[in-house]
Amino acid sequence: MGQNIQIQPTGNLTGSVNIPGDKSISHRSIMLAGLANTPVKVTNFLHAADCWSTINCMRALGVSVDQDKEGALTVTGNGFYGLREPKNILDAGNSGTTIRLLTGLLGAQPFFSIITGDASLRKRPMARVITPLIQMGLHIVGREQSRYAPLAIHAAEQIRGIEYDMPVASAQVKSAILLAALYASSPTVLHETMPSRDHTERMFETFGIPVKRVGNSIILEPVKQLQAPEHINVPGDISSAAFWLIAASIIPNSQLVLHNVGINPTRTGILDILQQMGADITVTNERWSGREPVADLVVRSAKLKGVTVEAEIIPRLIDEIPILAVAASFAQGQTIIKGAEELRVKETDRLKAISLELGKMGARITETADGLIIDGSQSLHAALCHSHDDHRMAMALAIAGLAARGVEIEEADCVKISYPDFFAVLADLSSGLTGGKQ
Ligand SMILES: O=C(O)C1=C[C@@H](OP(=O)(O)O)[C@@H](O)[C@H](O)C1
Ligand SMILES: C=C(OP(=O)(O)O)C(=O)O
Repeated sequence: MGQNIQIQPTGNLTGSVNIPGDKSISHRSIMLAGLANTPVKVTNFLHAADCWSTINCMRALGVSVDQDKEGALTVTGNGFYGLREPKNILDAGNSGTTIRLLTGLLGAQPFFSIITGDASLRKRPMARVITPLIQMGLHIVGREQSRYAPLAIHAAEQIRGIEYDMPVASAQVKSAILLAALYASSPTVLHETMPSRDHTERMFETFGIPVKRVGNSIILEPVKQLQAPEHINVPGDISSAAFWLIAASIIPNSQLVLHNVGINPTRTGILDILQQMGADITVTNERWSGREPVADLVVRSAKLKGVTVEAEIIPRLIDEIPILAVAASFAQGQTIIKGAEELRVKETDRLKAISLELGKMGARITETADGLIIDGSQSLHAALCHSHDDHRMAMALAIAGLAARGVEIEEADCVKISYPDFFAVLADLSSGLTGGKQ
């Protein structure tokens, strides 16, 4: 049984927050560094349960990962062909990114492996990765006609590059194919309908792997080795920053400085939508962390107004919709979110969970097949809500309660999946202290 958390309403939020490392980039840093033959130091790594699932899987494949007192990691692999057959079933825990990306990587190895995850992960669709990987010659089978994990993977005789039209905008599917494609005998060409986050492509370039991008297409030639960097510094996660962007926007007289936020354009849909809603956000001190752009964000409270969020922008803010629904509940007028059916296959059915749980606080939210219609400007009341064991739901509900009349959240410890310090930072900020120790 998880833990309940009580959130009290708060006055204004002021101070600054060091945003913890990006989850997507943290996963990829361990996977790529684990294929190198020189050690790679990874700083500002996200020490959260999902990223530790990736570390544990990579360790089981023979990669050594050491942590120093400051939390910096040193990853020492055995080279591009150096992964070893795991002696037991690999456990991806709650992490879709871990299981999907590793399925591509494992399928390209000359050994047998099985990968699975927790009850939520075992309900999430896996055919989307298995279908293109099988076309490449990989041998992967799963439960219920290869729709779900556990997945069993054995050595391929030959790995062919493919030309593939991506049916869903998914960085996880794209990345699984690209990881397998590194080991193929011919180039791979992927066509995306809408660009998904490109951290894999940028991380490949950091490891000396050329990636050609033409419009929404990606062309990758197979390689034989990597040229590993000595050091990767992971930028802060804009998906974690989003909770503070919205908290400070909707709680009057607030001002927060969010330090070290990744502003990769494939991730900044939330900034674009908040700006359309009338938010007061300034992007300052723009710089680079390796191949990823970062900045500090200054957010002040503002009167938000409802907007229509079209399908085209969804991949750029896919994980921010639960907290965006909170912003919309406090905004003037109606917000319509379209083309977000992917939310139904995340840690929980997020469209259903948002309308049900924010509804318990008095929000007027209608679930549609592919989105939400949110009538803003209601005064939300206190309620007992459930996280549905979904980290982003727990954090969104906490911000709703903070801005309204309080909330009690059941099974709130799932924030450990992506932001273990979330409640500590929230407590610091609401008592006037600066948050963000990681
Ligand atoms: O590649 C990644 O790191 C991720 C891609 C997205 O999932 P999909 O690829 O399923 O859209 C996102 O929701 C997830 O949190 C992380
Ligand atoms: C969907 C998420 O992650 P994953 O797919 O890696 O479980 C998320 O972090 O919101």
